[in-house]
Amino acid sequence: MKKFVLQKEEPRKRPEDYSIPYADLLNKQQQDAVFHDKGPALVVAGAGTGKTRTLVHRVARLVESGVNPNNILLLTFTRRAAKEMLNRASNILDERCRQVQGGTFHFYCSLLLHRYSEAIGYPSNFTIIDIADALEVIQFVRTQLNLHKKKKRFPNKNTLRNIISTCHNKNLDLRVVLLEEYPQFLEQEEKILKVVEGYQEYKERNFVMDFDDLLINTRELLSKNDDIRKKVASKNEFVMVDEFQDTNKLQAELTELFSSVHGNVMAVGDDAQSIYSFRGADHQNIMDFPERFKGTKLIKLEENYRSTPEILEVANNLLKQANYKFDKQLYSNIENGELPALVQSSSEHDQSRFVTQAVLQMREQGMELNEMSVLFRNGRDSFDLEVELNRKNIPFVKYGGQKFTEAAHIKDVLAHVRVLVNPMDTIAWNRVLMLLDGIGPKTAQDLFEWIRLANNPYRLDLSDTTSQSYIDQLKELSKLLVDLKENDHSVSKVVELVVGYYRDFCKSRYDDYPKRLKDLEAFINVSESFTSLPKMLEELALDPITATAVDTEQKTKEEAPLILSTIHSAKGLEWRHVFIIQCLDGIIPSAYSVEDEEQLDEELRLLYVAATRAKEMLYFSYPVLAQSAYGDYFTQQSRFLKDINSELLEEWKLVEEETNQLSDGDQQQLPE
Ligand SMILES: Nc1ncnc2c1ncn2[C@@H]1O[C@H](COP(=O)(O)OP(=O)(O)OP(=O)(O)O)[C@@H](O)[C@H]1O
Repeated sequence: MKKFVLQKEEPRKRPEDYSIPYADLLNKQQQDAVFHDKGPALVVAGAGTGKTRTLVHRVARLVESGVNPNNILLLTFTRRAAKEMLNRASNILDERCRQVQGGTFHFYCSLLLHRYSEAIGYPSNFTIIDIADALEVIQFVRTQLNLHKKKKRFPNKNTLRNIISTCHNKNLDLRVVLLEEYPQFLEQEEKILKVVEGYQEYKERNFVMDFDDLLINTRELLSKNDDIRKKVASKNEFVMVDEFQDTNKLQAELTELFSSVHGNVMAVGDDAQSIYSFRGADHQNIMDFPERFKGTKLIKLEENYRSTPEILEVANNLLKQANYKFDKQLYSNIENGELPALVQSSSEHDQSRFVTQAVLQMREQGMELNEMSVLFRNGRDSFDLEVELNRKNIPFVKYGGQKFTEAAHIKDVLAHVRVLVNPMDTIAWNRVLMLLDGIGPKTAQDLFEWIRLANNPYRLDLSDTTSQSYIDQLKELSKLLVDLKENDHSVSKVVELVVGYYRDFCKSRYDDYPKRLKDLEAFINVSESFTSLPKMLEELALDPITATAVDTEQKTKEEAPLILSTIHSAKGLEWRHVFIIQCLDGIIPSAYSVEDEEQLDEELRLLYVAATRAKEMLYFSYPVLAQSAYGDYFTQQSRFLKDINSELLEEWKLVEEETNQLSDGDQQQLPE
């Protein structure tokens, strides 16, 4: 026999071994991260220093070096972020990058749970409930336990949900959470515990999980089933987690479980941009990373490639005010620009006129609308501006605020789909049944008891608890559900048939039904993109569509719209010009945070995140007069702006056009 000696293939290690010119595209530290090989690594980086760019190139580099894209897991804060990163990676390398597993922790956990649910006693068709549903269940449990009419102060359903969620996300006992955050309810600990247990039982009995359960049950699944953990973690040859500063303790534990076979985990984050502590996020997670993952390589990115030095100076100056100090001083080699503007207007409406006119001016000078954004602390802070933009026919989209799928009429339609997928979903059945005249909570409950035991839960017309007053309506409902269950309709056909059935309910329940019916038509269109009902429910629960994204769909085809966004939803994004409106004390920082140093710091970081979105020009604006039900009152500029070194900002004064003759050259004029 003849021997042929196969040469060992040298792994490609250096940038020049690859097809993508990494050395030209990335600085030294970014390359260190991209070419980091095995073992844990932590990339700590400031705003605009290229974290996203680094992750995108790392995905491409791993795929290029022969790693099976299916064996790479990229966890991001939103699904949109994962999709965008994988798109970019496939643009710089090739289509293989699209096969990388990418999404949020919740999304990935939901995927694993659907696959292995039986190991934790759930069927694979469990449904995911959103916050509104969770509140309904908590209220139900509270009522069942007769705790709803207590004379003594007892937490309301929102507080109860927050308490439960804090216990889970921060991994704390009920007593500790009560002691630290709700001492006024300590006396009621036993009763609160009963609600917690009742809520848990309810979810298990009805095969539903809330968002926290997705993470908790995955931890249970993987920590109690070693075979499954090994299987999952063996597949995850490389794990990357973006925005690590906004993960909670549970997510840090999950990261460890997901990467427990190969140990190749890279976390990327910026402690100065941690803005989600209200969801249990813990910026300490970054500091603890090297502790959790022994042998961590630390990589720091400090050069900012986004903003002019003037914008960065202001951002650095903001951070200096933090009680908890960050050792960050970002620098940039970008050409100098204008000083960020501090724009004072006489009223909120004048502020809206200013933003609208400044946007129009920039558009006339050739800037696309979607290269500009308006950011604000709360969804409602842009209401006045939205009216003004509509008046001037400026198309816009709004990120953050109420979600389309949270609107009552969309939830009604989705409830019908949910009972088709999971006939044990009581919350959805309640919604479906209580639409019918004459059916209240008690009858709905009785009917559900019948459904639970019935051979065919959709033949409600056969139930023995029916009364003449609603039997005809039950027959109608049965006819619809049996048809949907027995026929193999496409997803959009199912939605269309449910909407057809629901139309009359919508008309009789809501005065503004024309707008709602239009939404429902839009929803039928949206549903066309889904291949199965369970998939649609899962995707909509984990990645809700924003209301205005649907409203403005038509307009966006004509011209890419201006972006309006809450600061929380602006994370990771950038624009040439950024307007931050309503920079007022009581708004940012919010009135609720001023008593608490830690919360105040988080508000400051929020303003920092907003400011560091700007590439060329940044405007902070605030009105001096605000309106309330009791009349106009004088406002206070945000304390964070007052403390910025005044030389770093240029004050802008708005004057009306008529006063033209009196104005000096530096004043900005507002035409009517
Ligand atoms: N080495 C580089 N050379 C040129 N441009 C770069 C480089 N690194 C990053 N950039 C550019 O700088 C900008 C900011 O990068 P990126 O969005 O990746 O930063 P980030 O750290 O994720 O920001 P943030 O956390 O503030 O959202 C982008 O426009 C990016 O293309």
